Formats: sequence, C-alpha cells, structure tokens
Amino acid sequence: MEACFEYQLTGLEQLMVTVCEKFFGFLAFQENWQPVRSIAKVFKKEVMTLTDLKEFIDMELILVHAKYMVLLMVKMMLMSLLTAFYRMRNKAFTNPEDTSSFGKGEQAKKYLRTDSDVERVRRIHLNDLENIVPFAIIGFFYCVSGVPYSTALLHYRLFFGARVFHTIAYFIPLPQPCRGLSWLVGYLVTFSMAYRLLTVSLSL
Ligand SMILES: N[C@@H](CCC(=O)N[C@@H](CS)C(=O)NCC(=O)O)C(=O)O
Repeated sequence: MEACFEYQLTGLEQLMVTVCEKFFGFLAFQENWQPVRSIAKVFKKEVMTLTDLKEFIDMELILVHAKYMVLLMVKMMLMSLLTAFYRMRNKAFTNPEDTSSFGKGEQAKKYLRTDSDVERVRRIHLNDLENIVPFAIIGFFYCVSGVPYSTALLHYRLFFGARVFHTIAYFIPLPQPCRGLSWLVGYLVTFSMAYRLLTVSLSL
C-alpha cells in the first residue's frame, strides 16, 4: 500500500500561516500604502492583488535569509554559554546569590568581581546584538523587496562571514585592524540593504 504523508501543521505554525495570510492580504489591498504602490509600479499595475504579491516575493530567498539569520542567532546565543563557562572557570560573578555555593560572608564576596575573559565575551555578545539584530530585521524586508536572488545571497554570505570573523578576531584576539575591518564589512552590508530599501524599494 502506498504510504501517504501529509504535513501536519502545529498550532503555532497554523497561527503563523494565518497571520501571514492576513498580513499579506491586508497589504495587498492597501494600495495607497507606499511600499505596495512601489511594488505596483514595478508590475506596472494600478492595484496590487494578493496573487501579484505572491509572484513578487521569492519564497526561496526568504528561506535563505532565515537560514543565515538562524545561524547567526545560534552563534550569538553561544556567547551566553561561553560567558557562563568563563564565569564558572574564573569564578567571577556579579550577583551575590551566584557566589553562595563558594562560601558565606567575606569568603563569598571575593568572587563578586569583574574578569577580563568574561568581559571580553560579554563585549562580543553586545557587539553581536548591535549588529545582528538590525541585519535580521533589515535583511528580512530586503529579501521581500524584489531584489535579485544572487545580490541578496551575496549580502547574506558577506555578513555571515564578517560576523564569524569578528568573533574570532575579538576572542583570540587578532591584532587590529582585523576586528575593525570585519565589523566594517558587516556594517556596510546592512547599510547597503537599508539604503536600497529606503531609496529604491520604498521610493522615499
Ligand atoms: N559599540 C561599539 C560601536 C563601534 C563598533 O562596533 N566597533 C567595532 C570595531 S572597532 C568593535 O568591535 N567594537 C568593540 C566593541 O563593541 O566592544 C563600540 O563601542 O566599539
């Protein structure tokens, strides 16, 4: 007997699908909204329909963006683990309750201190937050802005490489300007996407 597989959506996925359908459906009929007017211009149409919008949006590119975003988010989350590791290894804590297992009173107080390894990893984490979050948000709008697949892929790959290199350069640490340059590459990639969105896609 031939097996028949049917993909079963979880409740959360179903909710997301419904929200997306409602959202894009909503956008499709807001023909006065500037981004939809811009997309309509590309299609040389007066009014955008939901079908037009689906044609315009490259689903494969959304998945590519999701892949790089998830990889970078996981990389960023690993910084928390690394911070915890260095806190335990170097016995450097910021909250009194964290030191209670090392003794009481004055004995525990000496573990309430800053440590250079912990601080370095915390700075990497903070720098990730400053750069990866804007990339994730701007990158999403970029991939649904009708940009060519290869151009978007180049942006995502460059940003990913730059951020991984930034972490390595900061962690080891490599001599400057290694870290500075890798940060600049990532920053320029996000800026390039923002620039296109503001000037070409949204016609601001
Ligand atoms: N918040 C950053 C803004 C500028 C930036 O991100 N610079 C890069 C290249 S020098 C960097 O790695 N900064 C070190 C850091 O954020 O800890 C800073 O304070 O330095």
